[in-house]
Amino acid sequence: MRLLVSDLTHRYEDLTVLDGIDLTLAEGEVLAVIGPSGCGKSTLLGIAGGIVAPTSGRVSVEGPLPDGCLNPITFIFQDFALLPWRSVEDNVALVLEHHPLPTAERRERIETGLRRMGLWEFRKALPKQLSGGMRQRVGIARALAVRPAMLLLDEPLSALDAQTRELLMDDFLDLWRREKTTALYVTHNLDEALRLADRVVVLSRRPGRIREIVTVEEPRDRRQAPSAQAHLAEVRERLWHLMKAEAQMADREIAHV
Ligand SMILES: Nc1ncnc2c1ncn2[C@@H]1O[C@H](COP(=O)(O)OP(=O)(O)OP(=O)(O)O)[C@@H](O)[C@H]1O
Repeated sequence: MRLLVSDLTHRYEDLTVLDGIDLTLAEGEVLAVIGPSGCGKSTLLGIAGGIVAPTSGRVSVEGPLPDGCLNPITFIFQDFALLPWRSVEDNVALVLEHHPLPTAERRERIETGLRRMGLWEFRKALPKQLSGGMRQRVGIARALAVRPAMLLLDEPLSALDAQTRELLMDDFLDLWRREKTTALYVTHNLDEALRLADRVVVLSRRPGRIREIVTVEEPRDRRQAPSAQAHLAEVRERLWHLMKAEAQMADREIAHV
């Protein structure tokens, strides 16, 4: 599925948070969005997912849906958004509850998602019994159960420690190797953007405008190879330069109250 954003502006009362955003997300592309705190990244994601109505501009999606797609656009959140009183499998089942599916298919979707994320043997556990990494894997299994055409990820790894983040990045790589799901990935972390994204959008400080869109030329699967490091270091330097300038300016601004 493709996402087309044109001349998008968003205001919360008198606070303009996004201004003149034009963006195209190609089918199967992973686009990371970075920028200083408060520049409107989550708002952009909310607008793309249809949960925030933009003040002006156009957002549309195009293209075929995967077989068995129940919900074309699906979110994965930083805080996992699991129901604490439901078991792992019941948390995944939640997103299927309002769809009239045969029982066998419902079970198959839950099992496939849980096995994919290595959670099958933990299906009866409650979220509180799991590590942060495992909880986020439940969040991913739940997102996959609806066979989405597009994933909207809001800092999905930022609540996790560095080692767990590495493991989850491998899970995402595996996901995009197999499914090629289009994704918009908001992060503060340059390493995540460099590891996972095809292109990286750098937003300015608020109101968020597109400063630059940087392409990571190296294919995702080759980014750990020694031969990729020079290119990745160059892209990282470029992104850091852009981010630093915006973050410094944002830091010097008087807080909006
Ligand atoms: N529902 C809302 N009503 C009013 N103001 C809001 C609302 N949601 C967000 N804001 C404000 O809009 C601005 C942009 O918020 P948003 O969460 O989109 O930014 P962000 O770039 O994702 O921030 P962060 O990097 O800190 O997560 C912030 O100043 C925030 O306080």
